[in-house]
Amino acid sequence: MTMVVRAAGLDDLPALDAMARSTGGGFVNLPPDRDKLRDRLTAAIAAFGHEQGQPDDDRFLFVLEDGTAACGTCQIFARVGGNTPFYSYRIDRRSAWCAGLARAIETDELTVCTDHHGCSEVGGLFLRADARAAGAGALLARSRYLFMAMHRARFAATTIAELRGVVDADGGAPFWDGIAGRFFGIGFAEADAFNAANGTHVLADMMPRTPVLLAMLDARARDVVGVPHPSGRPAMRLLEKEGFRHDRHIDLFDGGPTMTAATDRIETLRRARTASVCAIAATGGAPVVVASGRLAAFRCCFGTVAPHGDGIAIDPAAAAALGVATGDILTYSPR
Ligand SMILES: CC(C)(COP(=O)(O)OP(=O)(O)OC[C@H]1O[C@@H](n2cnc3c(N)ncnc32)[C@H](O)[C@@H]1OP(=O)(O)O)[C@@H](O)C(=O)NCCC(=O)NCCSC(=O)CCC(=O)O
Repeated sequence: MTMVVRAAGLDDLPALDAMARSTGGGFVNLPPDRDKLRDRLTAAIAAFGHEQGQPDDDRFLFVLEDGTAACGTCQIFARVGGNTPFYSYRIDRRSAWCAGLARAIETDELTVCTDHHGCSEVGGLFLRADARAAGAGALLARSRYLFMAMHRARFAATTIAELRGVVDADGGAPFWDGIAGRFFGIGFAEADAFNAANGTHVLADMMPRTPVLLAMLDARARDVVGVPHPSGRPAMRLLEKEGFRHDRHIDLFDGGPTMTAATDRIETLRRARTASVCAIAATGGAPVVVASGRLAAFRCCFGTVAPHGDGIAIDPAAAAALGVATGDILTYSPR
């Protein structure tokens, strides 16, 4: 059965709920709470229903299915920070030459900022454990960049992704303990639950605005600045392959890296081509990630295409998975 990524609907709630409960917590975009997930699905259905062409507060939610229930999911936020500030720590380096010591003095400072206000964001990437390591994670992740290519006016000039920072086996986070925990007087697990219920901006609004010198942090906190949680390494690798880079911004609470890319430079999007289906037949052509349909009708899978007539030929399995016929328009990018 060909795996397909498609727009999520309310029927996906039980499968999403099961996935959210298996994450082990800490996934802000996939809360293990059926009511919140229903709200997210409702918001996504509304976003897929909007025809307007500007970046907006739309949150698109997709699922991957392998013929039965959904076994993976991912999201795109058209714009972050719409009606609440979107905070990060920016790492600023100051350097000075000290002639007396004949050496450069360098200090790194963390400053609370809203530099990424208005960017698009990809997130909520999750694949059921039994479906991992078979390319499905890449299909999920990359389907979003084809969706963005197909609805380009809906997205901003810069796209970000936030990776979870280092969290101990007991639910504590060394970065939280080193800074925010000292002010709020609660542990990271409690803060995480508070953020899930109230949004991260509530605590972020109360973070001290004085720059924090990295050299003043204890080593446990300093060592995890910009370091992803070990389980986030495959997601980080997928982002790096698309050209995302860690650009000096980290999460206020767990110190995890924020990755950024110029939207038009995201590899899958940059290399995307559009053509009409002229034949459905064994192509012997190039392996691609290929998508069809606008908004709620979006579908995406792996397949092969080859030039044919005024357009392309696509292999029958991919054509069936996408539900396309000759004359339909496809967007595809090299696999
Ligand atoms: C993220 C996914 C969906 C990725 O799926 P898979 O694990 O099947 O992917 P994969 O094909 O096995 O691996 C993807 C790439 O990472 C490489 N890779 C695997 N393990 C690695 C490791 N420990 N260190 C470095 N690279 C590693 C693989 O070789 C491959 O690269 P090559 O192709 O070069 O060989 C999954 O791991 C998952 O559900 N993880 C748990 C949830 C999670 O952490 N989600 C990310 C949250 S962060 C988020 O959502 C924002 C980011 C985003 O939305 O994109």
